[in-house]
Amino acid sequence: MLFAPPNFSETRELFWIIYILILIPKFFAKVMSVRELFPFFKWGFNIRRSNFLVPILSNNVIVTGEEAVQYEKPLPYKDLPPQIQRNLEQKEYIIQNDNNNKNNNISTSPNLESTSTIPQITPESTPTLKSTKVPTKELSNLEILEKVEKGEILAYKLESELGDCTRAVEIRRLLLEKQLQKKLETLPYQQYDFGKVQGQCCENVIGYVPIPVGAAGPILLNGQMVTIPMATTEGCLVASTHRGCKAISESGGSRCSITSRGMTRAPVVRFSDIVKAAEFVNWINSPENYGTLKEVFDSTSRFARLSNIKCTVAGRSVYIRFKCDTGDAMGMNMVSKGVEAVLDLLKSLFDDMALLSVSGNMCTDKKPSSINWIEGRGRSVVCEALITGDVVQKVLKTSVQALVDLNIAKNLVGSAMAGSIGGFNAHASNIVTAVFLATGQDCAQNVESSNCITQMEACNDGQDLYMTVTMPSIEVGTVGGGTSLPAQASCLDIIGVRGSIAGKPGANADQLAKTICAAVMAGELSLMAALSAGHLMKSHLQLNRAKSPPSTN
Ligand SMILES: CC(C)(COP(=O)([O-])OP(=O)([O-])OC[C@H]1O[C@@H](n2cnc3c(N)ncnc32)[C@H](O)[C@@H]1OP(=O)([O-])[O-])[C@@H](O)C(=O)NCCC(=O)NCCSC(=O)C[C@@](C)(O)CC(=O)[O-]
Ligand SMILES: NC(=O)C1=CN([C@@H]2O[C@H](COP(=O)(O)OP(=O)(O)OC[C@H]3O[C@@H](n4cnc5c(N)ncnc54)[C@H](OP(=O)(O)O)[C@@H]3O)[C@@H](O)[C@H]2O)C=CC1
Repeated sequence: MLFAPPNFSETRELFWIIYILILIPKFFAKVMSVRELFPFFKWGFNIRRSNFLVPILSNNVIVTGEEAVQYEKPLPYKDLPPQIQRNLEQKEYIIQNDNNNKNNNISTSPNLESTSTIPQITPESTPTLKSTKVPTKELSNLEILEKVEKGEILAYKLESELGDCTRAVEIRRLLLEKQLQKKLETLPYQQYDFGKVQGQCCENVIGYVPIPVGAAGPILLNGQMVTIPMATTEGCLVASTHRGCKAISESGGSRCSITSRGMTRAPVVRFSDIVKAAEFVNWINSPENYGTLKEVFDSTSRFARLSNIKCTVAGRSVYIRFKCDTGDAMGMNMVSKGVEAVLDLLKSLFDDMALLSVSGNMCTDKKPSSINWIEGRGRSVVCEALITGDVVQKVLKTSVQALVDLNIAKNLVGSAMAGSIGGFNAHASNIVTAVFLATGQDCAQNVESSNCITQMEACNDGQDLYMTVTMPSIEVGTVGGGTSLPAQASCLDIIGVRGSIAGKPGANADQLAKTICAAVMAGELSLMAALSAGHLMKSHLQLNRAKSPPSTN
């Protein structure tokens, strides 16, 4: 068999004639090897490839020479390693998608990653699916996407199916982009450890929203300088808090104390009549029985410690408000876990008791209510400072008397006239929410955590300003929830309260609550000064409505 190419053009025709004459009998005798077709591929196509009928024995397909040259996928996907299959499919998909986009007039960013393009799966473009026995993680993204669309894989279970949180996010984004017919170009997802989110902070993850974080302060708080990280998109807020910190610190600093602590959960139970309900309340109120319930409750956690149970009756229903210390955790899971254990015991003791819900809204979690304002929830904190008259004038651009008058008219009388509950302040929620966002707190609890009364008095013959901020229900933790996410943990580090201190459970969460209260005082002072001096709108137009914001790329 000849395998060398003819060296001279005059012998070329002779070479091909001899070659074909030898090949034909071998082909019919079925003794021909694929390697014997080598001259066809190597040199034959260069001569007259479009005219050949080339039997390609591998892959069991027959194509013309023309098709053989154009055929870019030498093997079907199923015979290739999974990673190579995926790459090929992505490549094919981008080509397909680009064509579709051109047809549909949808612009495609050249910088986009393959996973950011809108899937356009059609029967023609869909590669052959492999056998269902192949583990999901070995399928390509597009194959998995197709399975999700068919309901064979649940979109929210992608993380556990794949064992790869980032890939799960990528596939979910493909799905959403296809549904919306929009690319999620500016919703980032890369360089994020979604493993820390899984089972802890969020489900159906498609990315993350970056929020700018500013640093206010430091503020002198109980003799210590503390910097306050604030995540916000409201221009002017950090500047204002920063100014308040400066005014407080230059005047000698602030003092802050915790007056009560305890997270609450109030299940609602119902009895057949009011007599049974009353018997139940009397049983709970007996100190001996309370001891038994406390033992059960406390056994559910190393840190949660029951401190109080208060029953409220409404007809034959009873709302049992449990209050407990939760160490450095905000404590909603902890308290609910302890309450469930106690309810199990109560159900076994009171046949007639029907549990309607583990939360009966007298807790009260994430809703405005008087009970948190009056009884407290989480940490009850109070903060004071004496602002010297010269600082009021120099830093805050106002006078002591103007601040005192405005505080009465706005924060006390104005809020009373509005029928406010816990809203006797100017903007406590601004600071609470910004610090909550920065430090991984449960932001919905800004509702009750922003309960605040701001009081101002002139002192030292009207020269200086004495100010207090009272916040009865700041709900914060330095462990659990979103506090372990890297960026949020880093903000806790700025305050110096990340995690917990060995042997001192609750100390870090106490310090975080105090820091928030002091920061609220700074914000109150600065905003009240701006309002009394008529500077609010001017400052917001400067810092909240920049004409041409500088962009960084
Ligand atoms: C904006 C200021 C602070 C200017 O205040 P200023 O006194 O005109 O500015 P200044 O240039 O003289 O600076 C004084 C200090 O303010 C700080 N400061 C000044 N500028 C910056 C800046 N760019 N970035 C960071 N810090 C800044 C900084 O500490 C500075 O001192 P320095 O460090 O220079 O020695 C002031 O006008 C102010 O506090 N305005 C009030 C804004 C505010 O509190 N907004 C909150 C949101 S309002 C709202 O959402 C709720 C509302 C209003 O509806 C509630 C209600 O019903 O009352
Ligand atoms: N379940 C509900 O009804 C609600 C839940 N939430 C959510 O609950 C989460 C917060 O619940 P939370 O109970 O605070 O947190 P976790 O559910 O994370 O519980 C705290 C965990 O940290 C452990 N721990 C370690 N060190 C400490 C320490 N020093 N102090 C306290 N605990 C420590 C606790 O141990 P141990 O196991 O021994 O107790 C516990 O396992 C948030 O994600 C929030 O959004 C919000 C509102 C309602």
